[in-house]
Amino acid sequence: MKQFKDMKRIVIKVGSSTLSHAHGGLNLRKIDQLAMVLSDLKNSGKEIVLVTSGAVSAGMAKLQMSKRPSQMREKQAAASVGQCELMFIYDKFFSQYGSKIAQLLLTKTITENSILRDNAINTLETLFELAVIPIVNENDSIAVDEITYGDNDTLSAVTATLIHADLLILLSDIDGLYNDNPTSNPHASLIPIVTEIDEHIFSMAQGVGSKLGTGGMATKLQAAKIATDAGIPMVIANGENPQIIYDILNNEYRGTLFYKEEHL
Ligand SMILES: Nc1ncnc2c1ncn2[C@@H]1O[C@H](COP(=O)(O)OP(=O)(O)O)[C@@H](O)[C@H]1O
Ligand SMILES: N[C@@H](CCC(=O)OP(=O)(O)O)C(=O)O
Repeated sequence: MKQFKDMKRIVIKVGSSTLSHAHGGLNLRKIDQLAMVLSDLKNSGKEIVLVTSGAVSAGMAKLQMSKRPSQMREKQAAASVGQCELMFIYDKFFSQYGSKIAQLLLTKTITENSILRDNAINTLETLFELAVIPIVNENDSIAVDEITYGDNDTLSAVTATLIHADLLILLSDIDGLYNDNPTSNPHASLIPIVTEIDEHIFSMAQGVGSKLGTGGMATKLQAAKIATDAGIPMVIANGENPQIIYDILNNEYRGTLFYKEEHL
């Protein structure tokens, strides 16, 4: 495996709980810091893709919905309002740091339909050539069960495999994978490295810890499986301070690294 600092193509996924305040509303300071770090890495010659969550929670905040909508059509309406808000804020902050961004809203059809997949790949590759930072989310407003991944952890791993990324980083509201859910078990301990994602590892993962997240640790392990099966190492770390991305690239971070020994 290459040193992280020498890796060029990096996919970074940020969860809703990291991008929003606990009671909803975008965490502008964190989005500003994220835009600064990603712009700086792009300026240093790296190819960055941001996979963002937060459309539903941003939409809920803007529409003053106090709890997550139970009906699919309300959730989809919230996502379409929130996606617009999210991109507006990203564009403001990324522009401030001299970066150009692009929006890609994907659905699961890219895994099944080779024409759509090739087009998604061509768009991403062309955006890299143009030094643009692609920002990816699921197309929540039209996605129904059959065509949805349902969580951005999986979407980020699929995106990483499409473009043969060197590294996938998931920034969450937790430091990494623990041997039990730390939200309910204060004695749970962090697992720094996982080289085999087996039943034992899957049994440690439970659901979401906040009212904003989707999938919890289970979907992050699915993402780790997809990425590492494709030879891409994946890191889960805490997105509280987006500057942690620098620490990850310097191999000086607290988190969980997933990789396959055969890809060393
Ligand atoms: N074994 C585990 N180790 C760490 N976190 C876990 C585990 N099992 C469940 N979780 C929960 O997963 C949450 C992170 O997932 P999620 O809420 O979907 O966040 P995000 O919005 O970042 O995707 C943690 O806050 C924690 O409550
Ligand atoms: N596509 C959805 C996010 C789905 C999702 O996986 O959320 P999260 O667990 O916060 O990464 C949205 O933008 O609200």
